[in-house]
Amino acid sequence: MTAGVGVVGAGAWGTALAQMLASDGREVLLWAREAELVEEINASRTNSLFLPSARLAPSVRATSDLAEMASLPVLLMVTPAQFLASVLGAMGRKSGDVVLCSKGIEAGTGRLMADVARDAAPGAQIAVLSGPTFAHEVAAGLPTAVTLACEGGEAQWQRLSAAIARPTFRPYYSDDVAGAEIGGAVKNVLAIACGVVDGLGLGQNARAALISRGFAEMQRFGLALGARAETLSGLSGLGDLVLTCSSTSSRNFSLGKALGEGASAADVLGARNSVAEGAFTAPVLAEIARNRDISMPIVEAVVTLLEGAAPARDVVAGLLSRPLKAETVLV
Ligand SMILES: NC(=O)c1ccc[n+]([C@@H]2O[C@H](COP(=O)([O-])OP(=O)(O)OC[C@H]3O[C@@H](n4cnc5c(N)ncnc54)[C@H](O)[C@@H]3O)[C@@H](O)[C@H]2O)c1
Ligand SMILES: O=P(O)(O)OC[C@H](O)CO
Repeated sequence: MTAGVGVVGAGAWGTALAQMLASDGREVLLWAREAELVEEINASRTNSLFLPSARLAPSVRATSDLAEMASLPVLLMVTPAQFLASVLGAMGRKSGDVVLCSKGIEAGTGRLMADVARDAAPGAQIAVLSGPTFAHEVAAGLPTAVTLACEGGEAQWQRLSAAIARPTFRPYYSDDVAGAEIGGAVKNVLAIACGVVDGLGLGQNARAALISRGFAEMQRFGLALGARAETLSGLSGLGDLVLTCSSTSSRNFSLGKALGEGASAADVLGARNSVAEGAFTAPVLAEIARNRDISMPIVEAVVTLLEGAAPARDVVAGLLSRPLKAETVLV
């Protein structure tokens, strides 16, 4: 079999993307870290570890051999953000397209995924695929639209849109790589905050207020780091923020809900095999914002809750007692 597109990471999102790409019979190679998962996918067409609802097309083939992925012309990187550097570095990718599908900021370094990829695969051309995309819906073939931000501009877009678009999976072109990344990373943290509001039973008004004021934080942070406003208000920013802040299908939202109900982050995360990226992004995002003097009180509140430093009700009371101010994004 000769696949043109490879998907690296067989969690829920990598599996859903592989299924979507294979839905018209095109061959897709899917790298899984877990040997037993490679066997299961190839034998049973299922992924019981990370996406049990999906049944995979025959043209998806799984492999545990990273070297087999390295030479494919288009690679979708779908590891959790904290493992992008190690997996891409181990692959030894020298050229071709690398499409980043993880949403997060690297703890310890503060690097966005594109910076990680440029260091781990110099010579590759980077793109970011991000937007409102619950994996189980994409795997089921439900209509979905994403931002596909290409650092190689329109020439790369022509290549990648031909490889990635399908009748129910619709990418929109952008060349704002940083903007597409920042929306996806920040919304995960804000989704935790919205889950807390749900867990505390604070109502729909409070949730809408958090989405709006959280979006102001996303814009403040994004604009300071060079993102464009139109990207932040598009699919990869506001679109994904609304999705993730509205449903317990989101792992970040459901983590927040559990925190609001009194659970500890360590207990909730320890009982899962899936990733809630916001828990890793929140501290590093808050640190970058502090260092750059960018006000992000909701993000700071999430960090406090994840640390277990104060009860959820006290953290919310702290947010509500901040001085009254103008409804502006920039301060
Ligand atoms: N699930 C979704 O709906 C969805 C949608 C869009 C984007 N994303 C993003 O995709 C990325 C992957 O999330 P997911 O939902 O596919 O994962 P998941 O939570 O379903 O699965 C966890 C993944 O982590 C991998 N993993 C664990 N330890 C690892 C290690 N040491 N090195 C490398 N990989 C390791 C596992 O192999 C597995 O692929 C995240 O950044 C997430 O934000 C997810
Ligand atoms: O389940 P979450 O919170 O990781 O969100 C999944 C996707 O990022 C939604 O677009």
